[in-house]
Amino acid sequence: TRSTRPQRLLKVVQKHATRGDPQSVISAIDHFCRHSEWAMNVGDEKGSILDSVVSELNPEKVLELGTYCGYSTVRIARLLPPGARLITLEFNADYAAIARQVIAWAGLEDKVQLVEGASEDWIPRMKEHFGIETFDFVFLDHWKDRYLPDTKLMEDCGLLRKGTVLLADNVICPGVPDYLEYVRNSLSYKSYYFKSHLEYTKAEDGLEKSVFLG
Ligand SMILES: O=C(NCCCCc1cc2cnccc2s1)c1cc(-c2ccc(F)cc2)cc(O)c1O
Ligand SMILES: [Mg+2]
Repeated sequence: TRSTRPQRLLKVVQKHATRGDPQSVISAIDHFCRHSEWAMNVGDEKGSILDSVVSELNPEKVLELGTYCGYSTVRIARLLPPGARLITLEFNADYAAIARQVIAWAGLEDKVQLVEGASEDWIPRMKEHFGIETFDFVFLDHWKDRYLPDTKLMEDCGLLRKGTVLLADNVICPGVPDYLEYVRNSLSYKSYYFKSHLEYTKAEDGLEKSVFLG
């Protein structure tokens, strides 16, 4: 039967990227998705904004909601200091299997823990299962109708501390209106919108950076 898009993306990485070279993995995926087959990676334009937020923060404990093929996982993990850890949640087992191989090809498996399952099931178990106190940085890129409930869940589980940065993808396209309204009006967040474009297209999209004030 026909291969899946993530399988074709992995083949492109294994053919065109150099083992242990995260930048070549990122470039191979971006080239393929821009010139051959669109895929829902954060992409190069929003990815550069993601890079600048991560580089400025230098986080030790990172949570990513929504791994897909591991593109943003590689973008984030390549910038983390030694000893820093990234936990990434993926709901779809087929996507997770591809992402593990992409992350390994980039040589970043020691910094990344990929967990399969739903965010609402795993967020309440972060402390006891992973020995996590609080996260320094959270990248939201999963089901758009889970951004708000999962943010409230992270607050309730004590996973956010004064200064924790949430960065949300797709706040315009597909859009997360309830989440935006919350972080922009809550006295517990200072929020900022980075205007950009939907990956590999001319459509507007953007990232919302929200600092938890405690
Ligand atoms: O749906 C998107 N991402 C979510 C899929 C991940 C599902 C998961 C649920 C879940 C639950 N718990 C734990 C882990 C996870 S992972 C998405 C979609 C578009 C898009 C698609 C068509 C279009 F025309 C315009 C934009 C662009 C994007 O950048 C996206 O990120
Ligand atoms: Mg996205």
